[in-house]
Amino acid sequence: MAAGALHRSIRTIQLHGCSNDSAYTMEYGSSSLKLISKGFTVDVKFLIIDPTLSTSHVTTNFNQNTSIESSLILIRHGESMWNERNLFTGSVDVPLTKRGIEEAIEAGKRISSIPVNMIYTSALIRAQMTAMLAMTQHRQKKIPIIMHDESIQAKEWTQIFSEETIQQSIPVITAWQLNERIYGKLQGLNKEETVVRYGKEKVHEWRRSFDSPPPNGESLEMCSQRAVAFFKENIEPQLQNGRNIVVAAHGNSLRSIIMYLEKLTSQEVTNLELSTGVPLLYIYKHGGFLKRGSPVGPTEYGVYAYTRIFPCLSFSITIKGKYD
Ligand SMILES: O=C(O)[C@@H](CO)OP(=O)(O)O
Repeated sequence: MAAGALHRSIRTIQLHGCSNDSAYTMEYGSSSLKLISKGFTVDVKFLIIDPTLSTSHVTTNFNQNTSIESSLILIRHGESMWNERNLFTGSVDVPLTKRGIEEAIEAGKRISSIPVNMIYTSALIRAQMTAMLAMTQHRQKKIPIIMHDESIQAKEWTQIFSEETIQQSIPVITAWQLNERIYGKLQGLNKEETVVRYGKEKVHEWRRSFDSPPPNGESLEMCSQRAVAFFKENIEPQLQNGRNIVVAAHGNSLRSIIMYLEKLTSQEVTNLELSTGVPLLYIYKHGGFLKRGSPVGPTEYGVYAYTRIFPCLSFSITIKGKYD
């Protein structure tokens, strides 16, 4: 029988499949799968084998009452046109460079095998471009669609009237709370020239300290108040429900979220640097976050969510009995 073929008889349903087969509708998280075909729905718990997961495989036994696991992927946007020119950017809405576009596509390849249920981006184009370009590489082949709920009209105008099409899409939520921290009067200034003018120490304090805001701008602490509050109120409940989430955002909004995830102190977070376009993978389990993947290199912070080989999701179940 071909992988993914669905065989039914009057009293028996046999399912054999592999996750890259699309013979029937499948919704899968990190540890469960919902098969939807005409007349019946089957929930299956499964074993997912991802060779890049450094320690244990993500395992859920069908008969065990285990807690939910889900994936959280954080991506700092690819190189922007002001990153390239070494300008303080903050809230200024600057697009990606060609290199940034390539980084976003590479990020997409690295996460192409990790199922994604929802995407969150900031309201800024560099994060949105990154998320969308990354998703062009995804094996799930679902379409990321921005949810416009800024007004009643916007909601109405963007409605989708096909359940099947909805199933084939990934909702993308944009949130200003995930924006880069406001750099105030530094926005548009060259970073090197700012060091010459204000001194290395002062500029480092503005850029990396937890609680010293740049002139008229937000400190990391202020940025964290909105970014982490949004994360706790909106993203964490999705993870608790077993949904796999991608967050495409910015150096400092992500630093503040990582500080929360990894319980870093205000001193530890000063050393946290994020590269453009490198995805970071966390597994949410038992209410905590575990870093996964392999380090990209000695200078790279965090984890490298590169799944070279498509994780082999295999299952074989037989259900006996009548179904409608
Ligand atoms: O300019 C900015 O908005 C940020 C991120 O690019 O810079 P920094 O790394 O100095 O916080």
